[in-house]
Amino acid sequence: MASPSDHKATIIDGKAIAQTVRSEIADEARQLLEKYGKVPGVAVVIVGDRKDSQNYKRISEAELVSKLHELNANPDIHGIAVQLPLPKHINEEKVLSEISLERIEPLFVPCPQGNGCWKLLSRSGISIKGKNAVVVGRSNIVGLPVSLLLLKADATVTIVHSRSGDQESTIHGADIIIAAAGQAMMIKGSWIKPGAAVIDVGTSDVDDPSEKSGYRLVGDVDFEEACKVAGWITPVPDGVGPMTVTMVLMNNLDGAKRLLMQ
Ligand SMILES: NC(=O)C1=CN([C@@H]2O[C@H](COP(=O)(O)OP(=O)(O)OC[C@H]3O[C@@H](n4cnc5c(N)ncnc54)[C@H](OP(=O)(O)O)[C@@H]3O)[C@@H](O)[C@H]2O)C=CC1
Ligand SMILES: Nc1nc(=O)c2c([nH]1)NC[C@@H]1CN(c3ccc(C(=O)N[C@@H](CCC(=O)O)C(=O)O)cc3)C=[N+]21
Repeated sequence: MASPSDHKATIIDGKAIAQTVRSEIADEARQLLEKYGKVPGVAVVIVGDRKDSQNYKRISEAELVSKLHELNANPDIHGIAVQLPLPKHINEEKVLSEISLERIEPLFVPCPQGNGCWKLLSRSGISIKGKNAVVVGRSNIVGLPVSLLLLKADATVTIVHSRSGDQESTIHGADIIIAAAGQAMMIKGSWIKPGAAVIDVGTSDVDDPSEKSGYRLVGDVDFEEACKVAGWITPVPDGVGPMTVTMVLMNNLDGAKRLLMQ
């Protein structure tokens, strides 16, 4: 029998799964073009640059709102995604409420981050029904919607957040772990139940002088350690990220179809 240290988790190739889904989306977009002469258009609104916040022109809340109104009125835009978090001087809730309801869909209904996680599980043949799922994080864009999606898929869901006591033992009870805390490599191999499915949503930059850029992207899970214990795991990069972007495109396609067929 193989010793535990020989174990290697199945790597869920988010990039490959995303590519398959993207080609399905492209086919549908071509059909829309033939039928209506239009392709789905999505606007991604990014305010500032978190890496170098000194260098961007400071945009006021009013300027951002007027930009969103412009996009709401643009007939070629079927979805608007505002990257969060916004700078502190801008009220997030107020700004998001200014996006027209039909157009906010690609980002929030149904949640691309959650849907991406769900699709990665289902396309990897991992069943959710009756499983213990632990979601780490409770934000409006990831933790909370992912939890609801898993609940709808009949998992028993526990949410771990920054005030939770004994995170390690709660996480150790999980058959499915969705890590979305934004804390570089906080989940260690020993926290993972052998055979569990690990979906790592977190993306943090950590300094790495051996990289050309000087940094590298890591998830919330200690990938090396986790590979020795988990049954399945998504890497960072090439795991959840490409799927999130794909789900934004898919939701936008659905939104475009609805708007064009009206
Ligand atoms: N790959 C992808 O496609 C995507 C990646 N992301 C990434 O996912 C991460 C999370 O994003 P987002 O939800 O927007 O982030 P937020 O900062 O809005 O939320 C983080 C959540 O994690 C919780 N948390 C923070 N630290 C800990 C800790 N030590 N233990 C347990 N829980 C903790 C917070 O708890 P509390 O509520 O108590 O503060 C909060 O609920 C980020 O790294 C982000 O970049 C996000 C979207 C898509
Ligand atoms: N309203 C909102 N929705 C979001 O979904 C949202 C957000 N705000 N704010 C920022 C975070 C972060 N996030 C990522 C999406 C894709 C990758 C991604 O595709 N990453 C590539 C690697 C990219 C690289 O190498 O730099 C990968 O994982 O393979 C990463 C991070 C979405 N977020």
